[in-house]
Amino acid sequence: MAMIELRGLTKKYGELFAIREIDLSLSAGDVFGFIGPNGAGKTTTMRILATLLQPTWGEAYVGGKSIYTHPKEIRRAIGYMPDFFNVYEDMRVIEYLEFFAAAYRIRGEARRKVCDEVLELVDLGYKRDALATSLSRGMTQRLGLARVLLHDPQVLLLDEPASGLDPRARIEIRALLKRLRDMGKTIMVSSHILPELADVCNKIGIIERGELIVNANVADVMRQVREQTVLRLAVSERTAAAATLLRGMPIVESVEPVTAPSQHEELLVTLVRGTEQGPAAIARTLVEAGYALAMIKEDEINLETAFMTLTQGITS
Ligand SMILES: Nc1ncnc2c1ncn2[C@@H]1O[C@H](COP(=O)(O)OP(=O)(O)OP(=O)(O)O)[C@@H](O)[C@H]1O
Repeated sequence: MAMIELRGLTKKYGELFAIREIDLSLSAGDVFGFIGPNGAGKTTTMRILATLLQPTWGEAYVGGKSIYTHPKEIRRAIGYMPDFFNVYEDMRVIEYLEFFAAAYRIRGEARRKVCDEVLELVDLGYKRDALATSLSRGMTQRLGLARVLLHDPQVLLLDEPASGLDPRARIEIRALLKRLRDMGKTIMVSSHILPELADVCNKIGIIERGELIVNANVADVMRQVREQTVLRLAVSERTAAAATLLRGMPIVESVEPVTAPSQHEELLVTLVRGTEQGPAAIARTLVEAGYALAMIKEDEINLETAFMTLTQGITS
């Protein structure tokens, strides 16, 4: 049975499609990375699943239960962490958790026990008596995660848990996601950057302007691209024209512009399978056409490269 199932899920605001005809099926234990730029529709999808927002049309099920007919059961089965939440002033970390545990009707000794357990799980045991408002952003995110774990939900909806965090805090969140994955939870986690989720997820969906344009198993994607040669190159100017030139070569399957960390635009050039002497032919073509080749190398195929080559111009 699917733990999360969406069929034709659509939400309109006036004429704007916040999400459009989304189909998705996640099984128990799946970790689904929901990738898309700001405003793509990630929050809308999660809020519908969390039964906080009604779709315009379409179906959504959690654990086989429909959001239309069983919202209460769904709320018990999920832990939803929104992209922004506040902690109350003058409340200690442990009091904050006890407050929410009480809201879930967890009482007495069981409440104390579960609060301590989730605090340990997110590595915040040592902040038990600190004021919640005194925590760093990374710690606050972990406290938010602790809060949605109190009632031991099987499904977690986590809206950009790593956004605004420094690199170290991002790594901690990733480690925590892995721990939750190993506990067998079904997780939908959003981000606007793919590499952030690449090694945690077994499924990836890319959403743009409300449409799920990629929905794939990470293992399948890696298998498909492993046999391909992908070159990363840079010319000192006229990158767009160079891309057009390369696209016209029979040995070239696709050319994708990417912005490098140095802010220079680079090109990812995927060669037709079985091409020999490919890099040399590419370099020669560019140089003969008068381009100054600043860099050319074989790209190591990581998940980001894999998706870039597979989506070939669908993503903007
Ligand atoms: N209450 C609303 N009224 C009108 N438009 C809305 C409303 N809520 C969301 N939208 C629009 O729906 C689209 C999808 O928004 P959504 O918040 O789901 O995106 P997102 O992918 O979660 O983005 P972010 O990464 O910024 O959180 C956006 O164009 C947004 O402006």
